[in-house]
Parts: sequence; C-alpha cells; structure tokens
Amino acid sequence: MAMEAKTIKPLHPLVSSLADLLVSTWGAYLQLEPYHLPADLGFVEGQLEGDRLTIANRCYQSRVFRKLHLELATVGSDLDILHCVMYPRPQYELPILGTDIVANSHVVSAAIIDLTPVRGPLGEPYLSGLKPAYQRRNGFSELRNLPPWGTIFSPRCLFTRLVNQSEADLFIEISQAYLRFYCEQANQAEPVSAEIEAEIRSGHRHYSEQQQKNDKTRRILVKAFGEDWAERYMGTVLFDLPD
Ligand SMILES: C=CC1=C(C)C(=O)N/C1=C\C1=NC(=C\c2[nH]c(/C=C3\NC(=O)C(CC)=C3C)c(C)c2CCC(=O)O)/C(CCC(=O)O)=C1C
Repeated sequence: MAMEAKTIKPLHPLVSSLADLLVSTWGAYLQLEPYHLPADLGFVEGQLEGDRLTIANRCYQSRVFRKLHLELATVGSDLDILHCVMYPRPQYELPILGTDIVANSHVVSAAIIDLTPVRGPLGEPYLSGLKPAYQRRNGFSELRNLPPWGTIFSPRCLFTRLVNQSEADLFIEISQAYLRFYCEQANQAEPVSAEIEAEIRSGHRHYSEQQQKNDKTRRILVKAFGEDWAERYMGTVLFDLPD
C-alpha cells in the first residue's frame, strides 16, 4: 500500500489560501504530470538546535514547466513559510514565477511575488499585462525594499508586509491575477532556437545563484539541518538548474 504522503497543516490562513490558489490554478490551466522528488525530500523534519523545522514538498511538471514546486514549512510552533517557484523549461522564453510567504500568528512579515525575467529585462506583454494588478499595491500600508541580492526581480515585483486580513486578501487577488496571466502566456509559448535557449539557461543559472544568497532562508535550514544539508537542499531542491 502506498505510504500516505505526509502533509503540513499550515498555521496561517494566508499560507493555506495561497497554496490552494497555486495548486488549483495549475490544475485549471496546465496539464500536470508528476515530478518525482528523491524519496527523502518529500517530507523532512530537522531539529539541530532550538526550533523544529518541518518541510513538505509538492512538485509537478507540464509541457512548458520542468518543475512546479510548492513547499510548505513550519518553524517551531509559530512560523509558517510558503515557497513556490514555477520553472519553465529552458526551451521556452518565459520569466520564472516565484513567491515566498513568511508568517507568524500575528503578522505576515514577508509576502513577495514576481515574474523574474531570465533573458534581458521583463518586457511586453508582461509589463502591460501585470500593470492593473501591480497598481493595486497602493492598498498595502507597508511595501518593503528588496535586499541587495534581489537585483533579479522585475519592475512588477510585489514585496510587502501584510498587517491585516484585507491586505492578505489583496495579496491573494494580485497573486491570482499574476498566476492566471502567466499561465495563459505559458500555454501560448512555443520552443525557441538553440541560441536563445543557451541564453535562457544562463539566465536560470543567474536566478539560482542570486536566490542562494538569501541568508534568511539559509540560516533557518542550517540551524535545523546543518551547513552541508542546507547547501545541498538550496542547490538541488529550492534552486536547481535544468538538465
Ligand atoms: C520570489 C522570491 C523568493 C523565493 C522563491 C524565495 O525562496 N525567497 C524569496 C524572496 C525573499 N524571501 C525573503 C525572506 C525570508 N525568507 C525566509 C525563509 C525561507 N524562505 C523560503 O522559501 C524557505 C524554504 C522553505 C525558508 C526557510 C525568511 C525567514 C525570511 C525573512 C522574513 C522577513 O524578512 O520578514 C526575502 C527578504 C530577504 C531580506 O529582506 O533580506 C525575499 C526577497
């Protein structure tokens, strides 16, 4: 009998809502195929020092996406994290959609979503297509500045702190608009030439390098699992490269 996949019940309703939005949108717009993570990485628990870190990973693939990765993590009894990256296959010229939510029971200290370009700056149809949703960012009381490694993010990157339910609802609405627009673009995408594919691969490498400079992520993984495991996890599960 197949082992029942262990899951995480998120503590924070925004994490649950965004996870449900991601999986339901993928199911509605894309023909999903399974993506097999190494058996020991679907559900991992670590507790080296202090808080227990529990991680649950869900992955799919499709015609255009080599990896649709949703990760839910809980740190101790109060921190909830949602991490999601939609990696297009390098044969398609599409930005990488990424989102990260870090929430405790009182506040969502970080909520970010971006369509990150991998070959030159983010252009049309994305700048215009995402503009209406992006302009709704004025509904947030505390937009945040990106860290130094965040040079990869696009002019449509939304990075904020969420201080109440209406801001959380707004973040979900904007995320839904970004997701639907992106999936519609993906469904129209056709493979590019070998020369352009090589440039796209270079852009994916840069994305991975920059994301691995996020010490806020690394520190939590190191505390729970140690330096070597954290390094391998960031380089092969969170921010891996296409074959
Ligand atoms: C698409 C963008 C994106 C993707 C895909 C992504 O993975 N991170 C992304 C962005 C991003 N994350 C940030 C912050 C934090 N990330 C974590 C932790 C984890 N995040 C995880 O995914 C995992 C694996 C499960 C863990 C463990 C914590 C604790 C924080 C501090 C929370 C806070 O500042 O209030 C910041 C601000 C960095 C800064 O200001 O220095 C940015 C920009």
